[in-house]
Amino acid sequence: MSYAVKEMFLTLQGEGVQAGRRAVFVRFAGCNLWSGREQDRATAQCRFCDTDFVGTDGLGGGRFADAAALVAAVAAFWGLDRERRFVVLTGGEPMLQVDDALVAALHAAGFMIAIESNGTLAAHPGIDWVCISPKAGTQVVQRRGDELKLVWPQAAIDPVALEAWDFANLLLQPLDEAGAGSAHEQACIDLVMARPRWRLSLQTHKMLGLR
Ligand SMILES: C[S@@+](CC[C@H](N)C(=O)[O-])C[C@H]1O[C@@H](n2cnc3c(N)ncnc32)[C@H](O)[C@@H]1O
Ligand SMILES: Nc1nc2[nH]cc(C(=O)O)c2c(=O)[nH]1
Ligand code: SF4
Ligand SMILES: [Mg+2]
Repeated sequence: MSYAVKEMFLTLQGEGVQAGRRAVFVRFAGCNLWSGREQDRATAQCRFCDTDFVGTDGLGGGRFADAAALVAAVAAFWGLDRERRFVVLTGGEPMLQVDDALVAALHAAGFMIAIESNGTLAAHPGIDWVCISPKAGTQVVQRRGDELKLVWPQAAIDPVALEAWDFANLLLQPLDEAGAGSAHEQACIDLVMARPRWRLSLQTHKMLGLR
């Protein structure tokens, strides 16, 4: 299968439990919860997305003919060192494209594979670090993993109900929204103080000016 990739880059994982870790990001094109067009945002299933995932025209993006070609590009971003190789598959919705061939080829190249997914599609069982970020009003089928990262606040999501899902780590990430000031950070802090199984995830790459 070929893969449509919006962009690829070497950076630090900015969010969640793995924040601060050197990582190659592969941002797959396309999402099942929004077309990515601004004129569709108000009627989309996911309306707060902070990311451009349309097309394959970003830096490091393109159409990769097969898993070998994509993994060669990932490895080139990482460099020759084979220690602690870490790739984050994101998007868009990566589970629209991630398949057996890609997981096998990344593992063969020595990468630990993390995914950032909305959970409406089952995560590939070979992925080493599964981060799911549920969206209000969607049917989340992937209810187990390493990290549940809830963007907060979101109307019509009950965080207490999510505590019953099978995740090793529960995180609240402030909704990045123009004009919110510090209200969303404060809402996350309030919830962590009330429900100590949760902890705060900040988008540190945005603070640091990293991609
Ligand atoms: C752009 S999404 C791509 C992966 C996947 N489609 C998903 O939603 O998990 C990557 C992460 O950014 C989060 N995110 C998107 N928009 C955000 C925003 N405005 N504020 C905070 N987090 C946001 C998502 O919830 C997800 O955890
Ligand atoms: N540095 C950095 N960390 C991230 N963690 C999750 C991201 C994403 O967009 O999936 C992201 C991103 O876009 N950049
Ligand atoms: S599911 Fe993820 S990529 Fe898709 S629109 Fe929502 S935040 Fe953006
Ligand atoms: Mg992002």
